[in-house]
Amino acid sequence: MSSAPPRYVYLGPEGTFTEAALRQVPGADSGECVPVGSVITALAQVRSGEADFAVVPIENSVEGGVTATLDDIAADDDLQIQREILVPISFVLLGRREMDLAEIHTVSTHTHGWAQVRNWAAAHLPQAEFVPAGSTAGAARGLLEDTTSYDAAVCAPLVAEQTGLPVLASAIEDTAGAVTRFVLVSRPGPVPAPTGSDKTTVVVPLPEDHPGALMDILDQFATRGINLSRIESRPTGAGLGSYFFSIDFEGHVAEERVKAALAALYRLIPGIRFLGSYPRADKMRYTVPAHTRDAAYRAGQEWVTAIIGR
Ligand SMILES: O=C(O)C(=O)Cc1ccccc1
Repeated sequence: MSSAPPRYVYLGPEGTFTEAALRQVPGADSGECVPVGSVITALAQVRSGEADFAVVPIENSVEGGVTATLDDIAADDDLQIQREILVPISFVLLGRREMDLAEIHTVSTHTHGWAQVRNWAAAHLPQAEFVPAGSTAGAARGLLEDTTSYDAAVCAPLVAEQTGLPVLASAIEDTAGAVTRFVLVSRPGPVPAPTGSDKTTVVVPLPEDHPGALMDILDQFATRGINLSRIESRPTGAGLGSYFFSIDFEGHVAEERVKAALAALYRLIPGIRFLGSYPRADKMRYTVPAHTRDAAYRAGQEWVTAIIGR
């Protein structure tokens, strides 16, 4: 019996940074890879079962969290992060034709792209207005259409080769070495096995009637030797003062200190959501204090069990 290949959706069109992330996912080349117009569409197709996986940007080393992704994946329990992918980001300026920078009055790109070149643009294109686009590659491909009104686009160097559009400036990013972090998202299922270099993502609603709630949340991680790698507060949309925290930390849900921290957080804030444990893309090993390693937890449990069994 043959089953259909898995379907991957990603922010297209061809040449986006999200596509570069998808190309790094093992097995994606034998799946069906379908470009869609937005992060929201990609995640909706996974929720509805139209797609098996979505690749979406979640965090940039310069610009911070991708709020469309953070808010959408936090909205319900229907999605799970399976893996993270890191993509180095460098930008070029493509023109509709060869032209001087002084001739450019309008530039289009994704808002995250613009946020990473705005100082360069202020210095080299002070006269130019920003026209937001759904993606970097989409903005560039728009230059091939007669009906497009803007003059230039900011995108990945690869798009110049794909489209033949002229490169007017290269390496225009304000911060060299920027990296965007993407996640591969599926419907909830088995958690990938621990590798010893893992991350976990949770969403914790901020209780409104709990003074010191953030301190109590952080305490659950600190006392168990768990290092956070990202924490962001986002409005729930329910009204001013209603927030949730989106948190990434080092460790896997199968590890004792992580189980203990999550169980304690659940007791404090039952609305907590688990969004996944998955291998770190950089495979970096982290140091766990000796007293919070699995062996220490087991020794502690055995000691208490022995007392009860006397
Ligand atoms: O528009 C793209 O190419 C994307 O994949 C989104 C994005 C934009 C800018 C930096 C990283 C990701």
